This record gives sequence, C-alpha cells and structure tokens, in this order.
Amino acid sequence: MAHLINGSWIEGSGTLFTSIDPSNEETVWTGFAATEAEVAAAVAAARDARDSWAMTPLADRIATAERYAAILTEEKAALAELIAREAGKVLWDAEGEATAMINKVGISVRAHEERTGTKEAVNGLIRSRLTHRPHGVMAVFGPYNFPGHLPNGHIVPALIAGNTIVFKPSELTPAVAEFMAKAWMKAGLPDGVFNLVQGARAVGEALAGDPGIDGLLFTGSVRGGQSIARTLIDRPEVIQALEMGGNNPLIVHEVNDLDAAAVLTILSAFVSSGQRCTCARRLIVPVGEAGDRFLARLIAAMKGIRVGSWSDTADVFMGPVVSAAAADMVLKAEGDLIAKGAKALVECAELPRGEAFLSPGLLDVTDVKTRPDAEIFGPLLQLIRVPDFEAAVAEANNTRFGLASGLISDSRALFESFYPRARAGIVNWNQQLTGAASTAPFGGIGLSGNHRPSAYYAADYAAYPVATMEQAEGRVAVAANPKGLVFERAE
Ligand SMILES: NC(=O)C1=CN([C@@H]2O[C@H](COP(=O)(O)OP(=O)(O)OC[C@H]3O[C@@H](n4cnc5c(N)ncnc54)[C@H](O)[C@@H]3O)[C@@H](O)[C@H]2O)C=CC1
Ligand SMILES: O=C(O)CCC(=O)N[C@@H](CCC(=O)O)C(=O)O
Repeated sequence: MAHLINGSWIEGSGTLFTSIDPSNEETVWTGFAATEAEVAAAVAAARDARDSWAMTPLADRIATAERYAAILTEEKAALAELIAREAGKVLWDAEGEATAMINKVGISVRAHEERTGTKEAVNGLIRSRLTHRPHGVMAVFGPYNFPGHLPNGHIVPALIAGNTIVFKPSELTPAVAEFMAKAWMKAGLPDGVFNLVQGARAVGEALAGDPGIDGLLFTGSVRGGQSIARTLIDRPEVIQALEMGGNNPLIVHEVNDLDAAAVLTILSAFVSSGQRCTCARRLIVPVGEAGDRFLARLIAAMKGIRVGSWSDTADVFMGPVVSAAAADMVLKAEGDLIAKGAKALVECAELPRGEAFLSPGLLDVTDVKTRPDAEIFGPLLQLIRVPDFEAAVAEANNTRFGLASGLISDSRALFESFYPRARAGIVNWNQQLTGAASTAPFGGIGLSGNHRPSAYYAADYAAYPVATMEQAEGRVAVAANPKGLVFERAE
C-alpha cells in the first residue's frame, strides 16, 4: 500500500512506478501513484485533524515525537539499509543519515522552546504575551539524496509545533517514506495528522496547487522550487520554505599540509557521490607552483577513492549515484564542459560495475568562457585557477547560488578577509563543506533558498508569532473614558 490517508493505507489509482537499487538494479518498491483526488483527500484529512492536533498539549506532541525517535533507534539497522538500497549510499553514509533522523527530535524540541517559546510581561493593568501557533496543513516535499533526514527536518519541527502534514517524497525513494510513515503511526500519531502521498511531479503539482494547504516546505532542485513558487504566486498567505541547490565554491590558498587539504576537498566534493546540496562544485586554486603541488596531492588522493556498494564487505567511500539517468546527466555535463574547452585532470567516467557507478572527476574549467552557473549533482568537481586571493574571492561569489562556501588555508587573515564577503549561508574555514550541523540554521541565499533556513531554524517557519494583550486581572475594565468621549458610566 503506497499512501497513508487519514490513518488508512490505500493502494492508489495512478500510474505504476518503482524504485530501484542503483547498485544492483533490483526493485526495492513498487506501487501506484496517487491521483489528484487522492491528494485532495490527504489534504482534507490533514485539515480535519488540524485543530485537534494544534490543541493537543505540547508535552503530548513531544512525547509522540520521542516515541518516533525510539522506534527509529530500535529499527536503525533496517532504516539504514533501506536508505542505502534506495538512494545508493554506502552503509556508513546511510547509517549517518539514520542517526541524524533520530537526533532531529531532541534538537527540534530544544529549537521549538528556544526559537518559538512563550513570553509574558505585566505593565500596570495590561498583561502582554507572546505565543506561537502552528500554520495548519504543511505540504512537505523531499529530495532523493537524503530521503529520510531532509524531509524529517521539516516534518519533526512542524509536528512538534502542532501542524499536520501531507508528505510527498521523491519518486525515487518511496520505500524510505513509507518506513517513516509507519514509524509515526506506530508512535501513536492520531489519524490524519501525518499523511503520505507518493508519485512523481504530477502528484507534487497537485499537492502544491491544493487550496487546503497552509504551508509548503520543500527541499529539492532549484527548478522544482521555482516551479512551486510559481504555482503559489497568487497565494502569498501560504508560508514557503524552499531549500534548493548550490554551486558551492571551495578556495584552497596558502596551505602547508597539502594532504590534509586534499582529504578535506574530497570530503567536500565527493561524499555521497557528490549528491549533497552542500558539496563543493568549484575548487578555486592559485596559479603557480603552490597550487600545482596541491593539485598533484589531490589527484593522488582521488585515485584512492574506493567506489562500491552498500553490500560490499570492503570499506568503500562512495556508492553509485541514484540512477543510470542521474549518471548520464553528470557525464553529459562533463562532456559539454570538455566541448567548451575544459581539461579533464581526472575523468569522471562510468565504471564497469554498472551504469550508475561513476569515478570521481576533476575538470579544469579555467579557460571555459561560457561556464554555466548550474549545479552538477554528482562526483564532478570543476577547478578554476586564479592569480591571487582577491580573484579567488571574486570567483567564489561568481554564482547566483549561495548555499555553502569555504576556505582551506593556514592564514586566519585570509579567512577574515573572505568571511565578511562570502555570499552564502554556510562559510567554513578548514572544514569540509558537507555535514552541516542540525544544531545550526541551514539554508542559503540567492537561488539556494528563500531566506527560511531549515535545521535549527525550522522552528521559525513551523509556527507564527501571536501577540496578545489582556487585562491583567482577567475582567472587563477600562481605567477612564478616552479623551473626547462624553459618557456617564454607571459605576
Ligand atoms: N538546500 C538544501 O537543503 C538541499 C537541496 N537539495 C537539492 O535537491 C536536489 C536533488 O533532489 P531531487 O530529488 O532531484 O529534487 P527535485 O526538485 O527533483 O524533487 C524534490 C521533490 O519535489 C518534487 N517536485 C519536483 N518538481 C516539482 C514541481 N514542479 N512541482 C511539484 N513538485 C515537484 C519531486 O517529485 C520531489 O518530491 C539537488 O538540486 C540538491 O541540491 C538536496 C538536499 C538539501
Ligand atoms: O538539516 C539538518 O539537520 C542539517 C543540515 C544537513 O544535514 N546537511 C547535510 C545535507 C545536505 C544535502 O543535502 O545535501 C550536509 O550538509 O551534508
């Protein structure tokens, strides 16, 4: 059964679709997509459950979320294996995702209290209060690259705040979504509070266009986010949090330990086979001997990256990309850059193991005049050589995106010069770009997001503030008539 609507699992009456383990082409999940009517039924169920969940005491909502975390903890091995099979991640990477999902609950409880807590002050006869209320029905859209952790990062804070959910996961990862829905039901979430509709873009369009939603929380590509923003153009009252892609720069400049810099670059560009929105896409290195020596070490280290599958017994660094089609897109982007004059220092190529397995690549694009400012979502890093640090900073900001950026350097002065000018939501120094902390806000500027960061700040978009003034003694009273009102009051 594919869809969870008002506490009941239904098969769905739309088109048949499947998810595939990209490491061995085995089918992981098969089911029918939701129709527009089924999406509408899910939104109606979430709407019906809206008031009762919002009025459920916060402590009870938190207790349900904590039971959900306990279930994920008990079933962590199964969850990690499912993530690995559906998204192609190697096991340690999938286990990291499962751990982040579990930790999300405690962090979101703290964020809810800290960011959207209650304040009261009494001034004479007036008591003023600040509280926060849930928006209502939240449509949550998830990407394939973190099929659990990233939608979970919207869902957990939204439920704690008292919203109800209609979750539309990536069509490439329906099984992980089903696992999450079952865990919420097992945790005792009332019927209708969490609904799941599966399918591809048409299902997403039906959900985004449904007049019953109060908010839309999206993590995915910039194209998807822009399309959703267009759908909602006449509904400014629907809160939208759009977390989108990046074309993230990593500057390497004035470094002594070239091997450490090489490892940090690999962790930035190639973890999860380059399928993280925070992955470094552009490596900015000075021309000259120092830059050449670093690149020689980086290329040597790249040769040591083991590509394999979640089921391999040997240690592997990265798995296949999510599908053969995704691999084709990366290879096509590489081919296009080479046709425009890029030089392959290390070619990103299909490996004999299967169509979705790619070797990590490094392209020197310094002389490509018409380099597209686009995210290539895979293990392909573009190298840009620059004459000096000022040119490096300019190149880092030479993008419409603004998610993650970083500097690898022994010079604090260089970081202090980079940090205030770096146009991104994440600005790191001598740390990999990937692996952002859930205890910090997570979001970007430019095409990377709409200024509603997720992670710790998801609490902010999960609730709206309500300011209340009340008579402090709880009765109807006014001290005196206002000026200009001539009125003989009885008392
Ligand atoms: N900034 C962030 O926090 C993150 C961003 N991403 C980005 O996500 C992308 C990879 O994920 P994908 O699954 O390929 O993203 P995607 O945009 O293709 O899909 C995301 C979700 O939106 C739905 N969708 C796509 N187009 C839609 C439309 N026009 N109307 C309604 N629904 C639509 C999809 O079915 C899916 O559920 C990358 O660009 C990556 O950078 C991924 C993780 C984190
Ligand atoms: O959302 C959070 O709790 C923290 C942000 C996070 O986990 N970011 C990951 C995933 C980024 C991605 O999609 O691709 C990271 O920075 O690696």
